[in-house]
Amino acid sequence: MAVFTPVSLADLSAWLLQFPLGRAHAIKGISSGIENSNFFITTDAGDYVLTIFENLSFEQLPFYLHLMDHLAQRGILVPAPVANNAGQLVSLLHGKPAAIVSKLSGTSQMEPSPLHCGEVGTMLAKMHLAGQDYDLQQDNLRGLAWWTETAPKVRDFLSPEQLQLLSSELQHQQTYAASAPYQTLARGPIHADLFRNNVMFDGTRLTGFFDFYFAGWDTLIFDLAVTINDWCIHLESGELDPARVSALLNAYQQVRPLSTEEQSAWPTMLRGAALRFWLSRLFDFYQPREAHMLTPHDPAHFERILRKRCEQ
Ligand SMILES: Nc1ncnc2c1ncn2[C@@H]1O[C@H](COP(=O)(O)OP(=O)(O)O)[C@@H](O)[C@H]1O
Ligand SMILES: N[C@@H](CCOP(=O)(O)O)C(=O)O
Repeated sequence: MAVFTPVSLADLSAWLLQFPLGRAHAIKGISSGIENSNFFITTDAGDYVLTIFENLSFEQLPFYLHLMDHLAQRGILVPAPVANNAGQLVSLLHGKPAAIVSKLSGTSQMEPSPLHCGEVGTMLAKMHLAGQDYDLQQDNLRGLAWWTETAPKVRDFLSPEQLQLLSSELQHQQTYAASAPYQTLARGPIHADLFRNNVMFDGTRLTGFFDFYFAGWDTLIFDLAVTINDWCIHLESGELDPARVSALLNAYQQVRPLSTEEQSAWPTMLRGAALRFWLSRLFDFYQPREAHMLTPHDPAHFERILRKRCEQ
């Protein structure tokens, strides 16, 4: 759990004067995030979520906030950013960029059934289509370039077997990314972190995708692989659950059928999606940032998933 930058009700009250939301009544730190400082806030105008960005710069933020705005306008269920009185979606709080977005109803479904997975597949495909005419460009900042740059920073902490896995998988992903078939894959703005904890449900009704702060342009099939590697697995073993995989993939393809190239890329994408989170978890585990409350995610989970996807 993490709140990296504390904000008091007095701090919020002063800062909120620039928003058309009336007075601040309450602020409560949210402990479950690991990237940013998040708070539920209550104002005269209702309940919202305040995020202080710990790693992203002022220049990078319009990409994410305008993307959420763009998707919301096209009927995709995502939080809507609130502009301040000057029309800005981002402004400084305690010297860091901060934004307010609408609060989604519901809770995260941490034990999804095929029904939940079908809902996610449908909304993900609709989101991929709705993103096609988004005109801001930013690479996936946790893509292959980041994997390549981060691997040397965690090497010293790994066993010989782990080092071998990391090196060979990185090599496999680099070779594939340099190949002709890779260039044909459909691209667009992707969520890139669509885990169970980043989707809200009310019963089996999906109420929204959130936490877009890893979004960037990348292959759509990579986004699907990230999603399946979390939603459709048995968490203890990392094994894929065929019923949930079919539900999510079928629902996705009802809206956006996969191309032949995407189908061929699938095993490599599942491996790349596992590598991405193994690396970020290793990095957070061995190079932790300061936080007032922090529980790092377990890197062994994605190491296990990567090994399983390589065996398959
Ligand atoms: N727009 C939102 N509506 C409702 N709850 C939200 C919203 N944004 C964040 N939350 C809550 O805050 C928690 C942490 O947010 P998250 O974006 O995952 O943090 P981080 O980016 O730091 O990992 C979520 O698990 C969720 O409970
Ligand atoms: N989903 C990632 C971590 C990113 O944290 P989030 O709370 O912003 O989703 C992981 O599980 O490693």
